[in-house]
Amino acid sequence: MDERGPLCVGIDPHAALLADWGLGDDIAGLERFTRTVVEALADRVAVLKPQSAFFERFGSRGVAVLERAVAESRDAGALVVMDAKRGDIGSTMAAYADAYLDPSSPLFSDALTVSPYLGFGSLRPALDRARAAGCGLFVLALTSNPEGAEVQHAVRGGGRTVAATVLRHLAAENAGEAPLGSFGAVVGATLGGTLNELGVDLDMGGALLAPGIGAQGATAGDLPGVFGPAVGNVLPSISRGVLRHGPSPAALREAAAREAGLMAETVA
Ligand SMILES: O=C(O)c1cc(=O)[nH]c(=O)n1[C@@H]1O[C@H](COP(=O)(O)O)[C@@H](O)[C@H]1O
Repeated sequence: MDERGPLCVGIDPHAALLADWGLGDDIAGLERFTRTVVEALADRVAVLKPQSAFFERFGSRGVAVLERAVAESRDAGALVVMDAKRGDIGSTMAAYADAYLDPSSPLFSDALTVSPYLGFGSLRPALDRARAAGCGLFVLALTSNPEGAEVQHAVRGGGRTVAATVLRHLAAENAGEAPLGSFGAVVGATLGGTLNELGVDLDMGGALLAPGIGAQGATAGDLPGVFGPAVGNVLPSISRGVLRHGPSPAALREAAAREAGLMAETVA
């Protein structure tokens, strides 16, 4: 982020975007779309975040496109956050961690999005494997979608919200690491100024992945109001807001540079 600017661009090959780019909603379209984004951006944006679902829907050939995108993005110097939002228990969680956080796996990524809503402790195999491999996790805390509130804002016995509990667990995992530990949180940029009421401490020693900018309505200007003093640890994330400028690689680069500039002004 220091070298390339604080921006994560999501690789989300929606059917509607494939159509806008003049591509078929098929494996050839997926491949062309993904290669265009990687070739245009992987040598300049800090982080690329492929959304696994858009590749999985094409079966094994879609996953093969995802594997190549991860490897080529990392080779070009971008960090890759695999957005697969995995969450399960025990040995199953361990198998997910092996898929994304074991350096010998074809989908090995710099970080993985995971869901703590089977209990934070269910993430232990992923926390351990990430630590061993020198990569990280982004744990869903306060998601950008309005439906998340019924779980994440719920108040537990003792008065702490569920989201605040997740962030406290993350603070414990990051303890002693400087300047930031490997375990970040996902906190939507769409949340407005509600965080104080939820009793959450965003200063938990990890990066804050902030989706919701662009298509979901948030802007760079919203970040200081949402994140307050923690804004310097925010990694803002945009998918459609950049991708809609394709298929021209130059236009994608321009859009990413514009967004990275706006983010740098607000999160600096
Ligand atoms: O983990 C995520 O990245 C994520 C968490 C969240 O709370 N909200 C959210 O929108 N996302 C992802 O971020 C991307 C947002 O895409 P755009 O709305 O097109 O920018 C999608 O891939 C979502 O799955």
